[in-house]
Amino acid sequence: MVVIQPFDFSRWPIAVSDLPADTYLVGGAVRDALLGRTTLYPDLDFIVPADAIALTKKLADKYKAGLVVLDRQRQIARLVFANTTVDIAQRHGETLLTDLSDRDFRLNAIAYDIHHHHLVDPLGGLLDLQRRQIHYVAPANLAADPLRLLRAYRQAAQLQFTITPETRQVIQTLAPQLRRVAAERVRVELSYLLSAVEGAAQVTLAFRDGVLAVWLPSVTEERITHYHALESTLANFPFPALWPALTTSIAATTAPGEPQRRTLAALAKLTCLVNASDRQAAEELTALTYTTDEIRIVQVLCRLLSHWLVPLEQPLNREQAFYLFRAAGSYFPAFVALALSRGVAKEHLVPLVKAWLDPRNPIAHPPQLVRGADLVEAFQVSPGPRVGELLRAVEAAQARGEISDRPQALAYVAQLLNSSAESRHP
Ligand SMILES: Nc1ccn([C@@H]2O[C@H](COP(=O)(O)OP(=O)(O)OP(=O)(O)O)[C@@H](O)[C@H]2O)c(=O)n1
Repeated sequence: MVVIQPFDFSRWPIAVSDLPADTYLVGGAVRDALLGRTTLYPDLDFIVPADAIALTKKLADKYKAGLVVLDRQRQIARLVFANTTVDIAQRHGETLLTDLSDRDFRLNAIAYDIHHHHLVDPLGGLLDLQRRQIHYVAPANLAADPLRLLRAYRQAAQLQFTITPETRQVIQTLAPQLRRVAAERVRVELSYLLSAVEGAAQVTLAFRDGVLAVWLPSVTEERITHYHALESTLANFPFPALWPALTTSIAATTAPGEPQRRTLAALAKLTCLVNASDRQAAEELTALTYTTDEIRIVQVLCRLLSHWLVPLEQPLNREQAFYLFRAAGSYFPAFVALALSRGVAKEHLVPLVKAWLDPRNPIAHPPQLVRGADLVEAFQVSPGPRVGELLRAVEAAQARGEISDRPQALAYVAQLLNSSAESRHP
């Protein structure tokens, strides 16, 4: 038994006195507290001796929290607060050992007695924390829930730990079993892995150990090299003004209801791992249950990479820049990161970045000069493909810098219509 300084309860959404004797905090919250990794609002997992669901209901009423019964039979329920969740599970056996022995890794199988401030560590989790290593509780536990294979690399990336050779060996044998795991669970772990700031080394090992192949069949050593390059570009990103767009959560629009982790930077990293063809990338991401918006963003990035890396070997001319901005839209910062990581010269990107940062720049943020309905009304063109052709011609003239406002655009269309009438009736 290891007696330690009491954990800091000040940010817990429930009072310790609300929990019965023999309640233990377990899992990531214990691990992170012991590592001194402070999270503003940690998710908490408690094990109580009895009546977990009744207790959770009582606490939900008291704290006006949401209540989700996760497993009625095994008595596990969740309190949902604005910033955090609290899971309360009933102990399986006479002692804590049964619960701890069912867990994934030894460092996650340490329990903290919240009333007496001591640790229960029957599996050697503390030693693993000291050695900064991830080691299975038992090989069978990895087979029982193969998502744990991916969790090993995700946690190693987040904690900057290593996975022990014995554990990697078991993972390599079990890797094909990841097929059995629900795609949503895989996607959540993968998103966490891709959001790690220095995760490339673990992404590489996950690939080499066969853990990525099941769900991301297009990953190759070359794509892993791209991933490394992107990670180091992001770590030394030369355009700080673009940084917020890359790192601000886009979950609100792309994955409503799912917390954090969804950033443009993480989607750029994902772009390195999926198939370079936007159609095949979409198939892979659909299987992983990414949202339509996220898939669209990755597809845009795939297309930008395949169309623009070669032209960017030279500085772009005005017309090229116009079409690059049109194709990139608000994902331009992610393209800049990807382009730099693929060796595009910074000098070729600087003028583009400056233009993009100026909301009044007519090349990066061109106004729409006329709409289809304007043409139908002004020139009595009937709605149909001809209107689309005229709009594209207007846009091309705008791209070349020949026109820049509505009167000029209308005059340009009039001229086009006249010359085509003349060519029909010379
Ligand atoms: N597939 C899983 C998921 C979770 N756990 C156990 O449940 C705990 C809580 O799980 P979770 O909250 O998903 O992960 P954390 O370890 O808390 O890590 P993080 O906060 O980084 O997600 C883990 O520590 C681990 O003991 C497990 O054994 N197998």
